[in-house]
Amino acid sequence: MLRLFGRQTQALLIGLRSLSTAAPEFLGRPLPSSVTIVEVGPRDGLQNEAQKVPTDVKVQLIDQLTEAGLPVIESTSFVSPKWVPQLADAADVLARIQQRPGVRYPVLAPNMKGFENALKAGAKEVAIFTAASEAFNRKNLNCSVDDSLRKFDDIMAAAKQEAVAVRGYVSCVVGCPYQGEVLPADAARVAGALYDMGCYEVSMGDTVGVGTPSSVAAMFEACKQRVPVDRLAAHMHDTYGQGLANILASLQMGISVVDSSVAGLGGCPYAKGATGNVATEDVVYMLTGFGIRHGVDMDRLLDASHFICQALGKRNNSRAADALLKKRQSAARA
Ligand SMILES: CC(C)(COP(=O)([O-])OP(=O)([O-])OC[C@H]1O[C@@H](n2cnc3c(N)ncnc32)[C@H](O)[C@@H]1OP(=O)([O-])[O-])[C@@H](O)C(=O)NCCC(=O)NCCSC(=O)C[C@@](C)(O)CC(=O)[O-]
Repeated sequence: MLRLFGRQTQALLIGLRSLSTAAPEFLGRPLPSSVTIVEVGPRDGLQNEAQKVPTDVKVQLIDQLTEAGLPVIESTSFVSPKWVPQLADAADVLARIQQRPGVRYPVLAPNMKGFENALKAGAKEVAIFTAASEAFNRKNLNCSVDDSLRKFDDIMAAAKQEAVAVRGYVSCVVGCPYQGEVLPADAARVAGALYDMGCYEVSMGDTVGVGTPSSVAAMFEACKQRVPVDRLAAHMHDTYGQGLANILASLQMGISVVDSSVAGLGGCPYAKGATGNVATEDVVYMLTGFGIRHGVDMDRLLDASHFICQALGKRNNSRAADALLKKRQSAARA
């Protein structure tokens, strides 16, 4: 059954590919020929779950995402369990997943305590995070943006010594649930600060999903003045249904790293009402349509997507997964 469906998915995706030209472009503007997808579902998705998700489920999810060919899987967070109890099992998760050579499994670390715990648990890569909005940063990290940047100095120094790669996140890059509109210059200032301190990549987060292709393009235009475009990533939540459109706008701006979450899991505990990231399945479907290389096996990704929705008792927030899983069911019945 799986095989039959596999061939059908393959045929559908090959059909999509044949619609695209050799060098990916859209309306005469070039698109990147390959995109790195950073899967954030196990961290960004599960940090926001109301129910307690068993460690076994988290480990199985990450292993299935590895099987699906995701090159980067953000696996958990070494934050205070008082602030984010859902990820209190971070060390266990990291110890138990099957890490495949060549795949990266970054974890979030907000401060030295988190960094040291991550290191003890065997993390090879961490992500630090701050915001373009003062109000949001105080809720999320309990300090001002500049204080958070100062606190990262210690992490950067220790990471250099331990040869640990550090990714940076900027939240609320176009809008903030507490402050409203965020100026492109503010997002660019913080992105530049993270890049200057040594982050190998800076992921720009539309935390509450209020951005549109127009505001996202303006934000990246400003960021490109401070950070090389190949060091910027798009992290788009889908609260207002703009996630995929915002990613297309980002690709047109030259961005070639996209964060996404299997089954569109997630939200942010400090941004009430925000929904999950744009779904990985929807991103894979769109990239395939453009003929952009991504290295993800859609069939295996659907296995992971189906698994986590069943485990959480949730409907699938990916439109592509929903449609393809329905086809899978029909194929099984036929
Ligand atoms: C940064 C703090 C810790 C400051 O929180 P604080 O309360 O100001 O910290 P503190 O230094 O005063 O410590 C308070 C207690 O927490 C402990 N503690 C302190 N640090 C740690 C740690 N790392 N691991 C474990 N324990 C820790 C510390 O030991 C102490 O314990 P006590 O003495 O009371 O028993 C807190 O604000 C925190 O953990 N915040 C994390 C919030 C978070 O995880 N938010 C979600 C992730 S960001 C996000 O989702 C956005 C993103 C990245 O996806 C992009 C986007 O979409 O925008």
